[in-house]
Amino acid sequence: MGSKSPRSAAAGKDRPPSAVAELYRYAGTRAPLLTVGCVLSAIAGVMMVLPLVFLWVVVNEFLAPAGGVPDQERVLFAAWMAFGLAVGGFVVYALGLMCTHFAAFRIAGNMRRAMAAHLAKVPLGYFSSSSSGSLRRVIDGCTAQTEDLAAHKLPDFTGALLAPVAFVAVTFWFDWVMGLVCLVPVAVGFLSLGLMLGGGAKRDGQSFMERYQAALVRMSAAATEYVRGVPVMKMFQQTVRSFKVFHAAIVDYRRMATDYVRFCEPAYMVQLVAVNGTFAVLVPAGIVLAAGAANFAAFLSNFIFYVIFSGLTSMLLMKVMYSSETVMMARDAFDRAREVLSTPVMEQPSQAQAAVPTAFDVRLQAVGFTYPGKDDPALSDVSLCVPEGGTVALVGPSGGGKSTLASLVARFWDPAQGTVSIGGIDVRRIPAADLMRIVAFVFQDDRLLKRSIRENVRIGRPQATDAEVHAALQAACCDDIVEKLPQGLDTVVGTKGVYLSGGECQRIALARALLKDAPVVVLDEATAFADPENEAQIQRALARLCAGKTVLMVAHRLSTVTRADQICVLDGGRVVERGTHEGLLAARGRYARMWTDYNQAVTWKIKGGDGHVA
Ligand SMILES: Nc1ncnc2c1ncn2[C@@H]1O[C@H](COP(=O)(O)OP(=O)(O)OP(=O)(O)O)[C@@H](O)[C@H]1O
Repeated sequence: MGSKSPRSAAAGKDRPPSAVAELYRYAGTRAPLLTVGCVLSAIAGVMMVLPLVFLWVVVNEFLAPAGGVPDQERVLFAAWMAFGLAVGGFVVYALGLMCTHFAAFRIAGNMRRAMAAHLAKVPLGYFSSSSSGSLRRVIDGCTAQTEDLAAHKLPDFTGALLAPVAFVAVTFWFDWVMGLVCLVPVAVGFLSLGLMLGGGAKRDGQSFMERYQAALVRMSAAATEYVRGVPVMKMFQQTVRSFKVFHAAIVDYRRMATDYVRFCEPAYMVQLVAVNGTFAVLVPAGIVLAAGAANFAAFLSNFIFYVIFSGLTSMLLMKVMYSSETVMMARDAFDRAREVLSTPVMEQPSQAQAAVPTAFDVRLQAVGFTYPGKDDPALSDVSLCVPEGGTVALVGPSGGGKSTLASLVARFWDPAQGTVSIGGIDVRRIPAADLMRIVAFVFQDDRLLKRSIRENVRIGRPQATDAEVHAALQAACCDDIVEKLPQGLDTVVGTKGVYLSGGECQRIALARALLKDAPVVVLDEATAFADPENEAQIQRALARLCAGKTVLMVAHRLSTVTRADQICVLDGGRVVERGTHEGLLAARGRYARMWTDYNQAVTWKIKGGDGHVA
């Protein structure tokens, strides 16, 4: 995620909308269901208070009957009313929850859809810079947090807020002094809640919640990276070291969680003691008031009512308390979603600007590029031309900018300075679908999806016939791979023990690129992971893929670039040398030195049995 977040904006003038406003926005056409659900929940809240009033009527009829003896009819009526209202309250509450659940599912769905749609428009390079673990946490985990707020806590909150209003009305109606006494713990409870939520102070509940959630996201990203790296780390006996990063994220999370609990502890304690300690105020007040009561029986029945009622208060306050925590979590979730949604998108050309190239030479003119969040440019003032049907190779030390340059051709990023064009048309003017059709990009570790081999290859051209898929696989030297698979082309990769080696995956990926038959081919160290057995076949497949195409290739193995029309040596983001293999060797410069080093490296061999290398 980028460093500038809407959360920081929240601290400034343009505060983001509240969590509830966001819920309504994402609910779309189901927004009215949220209101209906909350109204029903509020009605249910009141309906659940009223049975107590009727219970009081029953108790009162026995303790202080108006006519000397309890009125049976009045008792039965009150009992039925209490029962009916209690059951009715539950039914209305369930209906309300049904409405809010319908809205909550739509909200979570709309959030996920909005983020997925936005991510489809961001530069492809964004995904190499962002951890998939933290993205997954935002898209999956955070939306689930809003579901809880919309489905449960918001209606509970409305109900729990309205019920105390009914409670206050009822308490003052019976005996205002006792009513006031009962309200003292309620007031203390709300006050402690207010303290916990804070009023914009640095150490307020929301800022803690943000940091707590950030620690959770970091832990999720570290866990994903850790699991992914397990085989490599085990191979190199680095298990403990690799676990350190994950461990640090866990410790960080533990620290945040402990800090958060410590911060909330006093407020929670006051809150819990207040809401559960109504008796501590009510009983002494009752004793004092009983002494001066004109009608002791009536006072006693009122007192019993308040004793029952105060239990309900604690339940309602607990609901409000849990709602407030969910509001903080949802607010944080919306902030994170906003952060994903604020990632700059790759601008698409308007209809008037759009153009599709008919020639396929690739040209970079005075290109400069700096990765988001970095200070040093990855490329500075780079100009080069790959003529149509020609091959240009990019070589140079690690971190020189080769992959970055290659990625600009397929618009993984847009350059900050200069232009990248195909057939004389700036790639920014080529509609995304056309650009993807024109350029085939082969990475060093092309991934296969967990689908059949046939489907994996067909991604190159979805409308291709079976015969064309077969031909592409044949051209990519994949016959031996398909033959050994249990269901041939229909074998699903990655399941039931069907795994392919790196070189085999690369050949299937090349079949995909061959099927695409794009006029411009970008190869980013396409033979990097090839073992000797696969290398010859990959080279043959590459030769077929590149025949007659405009090729820009990134290579570490200098033996693969000797026949390129031009070789560019990139160092520190600049082209420091360019020419043909022979020309550069004759110049005795940087490339010539790299060539000598390379040849020394590949001719190293084990000397006899003493383990020396020569
Ligand atoms: N996704 C990224 N986000 C931020 N910086 C990046 C990213 N990818 C590369 N860089 C930085 O840009 C510079 C150029 O990297 P690049 O991968 O283009 O070099 P390279 O010549 O292809 O290296 P190698 O041969 O090791 O693959 C390096 O300093 C690298 O750290």
